[in-house]
Amino acid sequence: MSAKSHPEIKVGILGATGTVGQRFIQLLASHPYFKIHALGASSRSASQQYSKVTRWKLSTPIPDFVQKMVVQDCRPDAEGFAECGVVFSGLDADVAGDIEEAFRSANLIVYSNAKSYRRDPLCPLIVPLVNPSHLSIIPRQRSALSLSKGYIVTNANCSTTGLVVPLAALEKAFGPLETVMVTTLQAISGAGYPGVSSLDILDNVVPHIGGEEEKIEWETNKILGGLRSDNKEFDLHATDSVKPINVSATCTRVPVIDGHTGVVSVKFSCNPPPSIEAIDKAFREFTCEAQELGVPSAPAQAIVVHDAPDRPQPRLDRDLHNGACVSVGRIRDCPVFDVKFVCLIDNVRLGAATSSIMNAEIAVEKGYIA
Ligand SMILES: NC(=O)C1=CN([C@@H]2O[C@H](COP(=O)(O)OP(=O)(O)OC[C@H]3O[C@@H](n4cnc5c(N)ncnc54)[C@H](OP(=O)(O)O)[C@@H]3O)[C@@H](O)[C@H]2O)C=CC1
Ligand SMILES: N[C@@H](CC(=O)OP(=O)(O)O)C(=O)O
Repeated sequence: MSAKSHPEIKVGILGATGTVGQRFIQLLASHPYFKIHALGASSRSASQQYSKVTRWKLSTPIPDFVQKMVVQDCRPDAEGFAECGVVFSGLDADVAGDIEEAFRSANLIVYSNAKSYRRDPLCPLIVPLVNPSHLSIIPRQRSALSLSKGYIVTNANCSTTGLVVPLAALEKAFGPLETVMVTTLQAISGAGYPGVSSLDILDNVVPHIGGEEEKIEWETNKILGGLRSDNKEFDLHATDSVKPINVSATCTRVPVIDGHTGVVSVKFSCNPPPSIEAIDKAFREFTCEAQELGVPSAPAQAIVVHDAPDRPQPRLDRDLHNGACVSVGRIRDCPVFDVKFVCLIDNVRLGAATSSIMNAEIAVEKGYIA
């Protein structure tokens, strides 16, 4: 069956009024088979019309049919959620853990952006252009929790996502990486709404984002690692023959609205390392399972390599492939490690909502969402 001929699947959105929630609505409003059915947010918004309580920040209007939808409390028994084949979560991380668990316990399927379950040994942490094979732990999660249907899948931190796509291309072509150093320049929208005060960010760079560096350093190895052969445990990029990648991150906030940039240096395990020409080719030729499956949100190109010496740039390149790809440029020799380059991701699309949606599309293809 082609992706477009799937029967309609009703979906819910938790945190529907927020930065990520608005992207979910924009992207799902025209989806070929996911149909927006229920919206949830805090008690501040619940029981009111979506358009009245949302400070909509996207340049396309709120879809007509969403404007008058009534926002629900984020409870699995609130109107509409029980009929949903999948519930997407863009919930504030402070509340996501308990709410998503309540939905899973009610046998609902949750695809989350929040950090709460990324390190859970039963939950896959999936970047759809990299490791959708990790979905195969879902039966183990269900059986461990005695659930017939419900489970939680998470996607990664937005900067981690922009980093691991090019790293996956390098590992696919040249084998395990040894060391990665990344400095990020992260957009304001990454902090949600209203986010960082204008007096803090205008004319400025803030060299600290709480908890961000640890997330990049830890999540990279879960994503680039595998599942052990019994599908019951992640190997966190550590097997008899492969060591975890040493990852060091420095994260900064910059006055950009959307688009996280990463300045990356990599050391390979193989010696001698590949040439810059071979690395450039590996990025350009990288393809992934989401593309092979032909899911609707997969970009035609997972990595766009820029030849101009002053690209990628957030304002010019974040919209490529509808924000579903990673841009890479400035690929060159590194006098300390082996290669350095710059990457760019749309933090609210591939860094958040697009990843959740693409993960769910892949799960539909694999039979984990009916
Ligand atoms: N922004 C980004 O680039 C990325 C964000 N994420 C993650 O996605 C999640 C959402 O982030 P973002 O959209 O930026 O955050 P926002 O602050 O913009 O939105 C938060 C949402 O959570 C809802 N909410 C807050 N408190 C409660 C509560 N007590 N009960 C129910 N709902 C509540 C809000 O509803 P209300 O409007 O009613 O207050 C709102 O819909 C976070 O976990 C974040 O870490 C992940 C990757 C990237
Ligand atoms: N912390 C990220 C966004 C985010 O919410 O990340 P996470 O989902 O890992 O908490 C940023 O500020 O750009």
